[in-house]
Amino acid sequence: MNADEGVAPAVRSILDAARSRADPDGGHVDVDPQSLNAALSAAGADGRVPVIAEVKPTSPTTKGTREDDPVELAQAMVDGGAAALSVLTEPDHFGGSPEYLERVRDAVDVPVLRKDFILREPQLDAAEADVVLLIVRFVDDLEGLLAAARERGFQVLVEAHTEAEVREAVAAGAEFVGVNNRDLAKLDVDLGTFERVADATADVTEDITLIAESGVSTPGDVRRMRAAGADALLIGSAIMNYEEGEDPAATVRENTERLTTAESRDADDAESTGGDATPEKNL
Ligand SMILES: O=C(O)c1ccccc1NCC(=O)[C@H](O)[C@H](O)COP(=O)(O)O
Repeated sequence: MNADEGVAPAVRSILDAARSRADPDGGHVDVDPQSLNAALSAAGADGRVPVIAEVKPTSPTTKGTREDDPVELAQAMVDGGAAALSVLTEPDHFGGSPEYLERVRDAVDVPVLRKDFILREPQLDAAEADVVLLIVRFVDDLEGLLAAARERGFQVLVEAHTEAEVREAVAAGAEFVGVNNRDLAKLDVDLGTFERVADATADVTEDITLIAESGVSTPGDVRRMRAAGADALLIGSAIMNYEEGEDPAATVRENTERLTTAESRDADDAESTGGDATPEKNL
């Protein structure tokens, strides 16, 4: 499918920007990554929900831009129990930068995911990270780009939106697959997407680390995604959610804590929108 077909104008604009952005000219990066699976397992063993917390200054669905120091926010996320971090490096629609990511990675002791819209091999070299994201819908040669990323030392989170894309990711050799609850046509989030796609692809994801992405904002949502088979969750907006006048780092730490402890809370939590039964994890 043509990557631009049927996507929201904001997504088309993100893709146009990625196509026209100059490639980095510093040669191939050579990464010595921290294991994402080990970090997610350690969180689980410690009684925390394995959460990848996202430093997300803005987005097409967010009002305004957070100007706060990404390193302080990232440290607050780790203090709140995040197993790993995700840092947006897309500059034009998400307010990110490769420099932010490298500063964050130097400052924390958990794996850091580079969240961007990587379309071609040279774009892998914009920053060192423990994990990079590849989005099935937007990549022409998934197998080739996966291999190029691994040659540089990266672990790769392959993002899917549909059952067919999860199957494509697994066939290409993905070890980490994210199912994004955000629909690319309308940019709405629907947690039912992860539930449906995880259920329909259970035959091929047994050995995969399956990550629920987007739209998780309450402890009930966390339990719902875990009950549907999520080994880990990628959460941005709900963690970056603070008001003017609040201490950003303190609020980010509290938000992270609330979500990473969701499974140890009373299952009758009024916010719960689903059950609290967590199936066996494959981590
Ligand atoms: O977040 C957006 O507005 C967005 C719009 C268009 C394409 C992608 C977008 N988000 C990327 C992501 O996948 C999320 O940042 C990530 O999963 C966290 O989601 P959330 O917890 O809902 O902030």
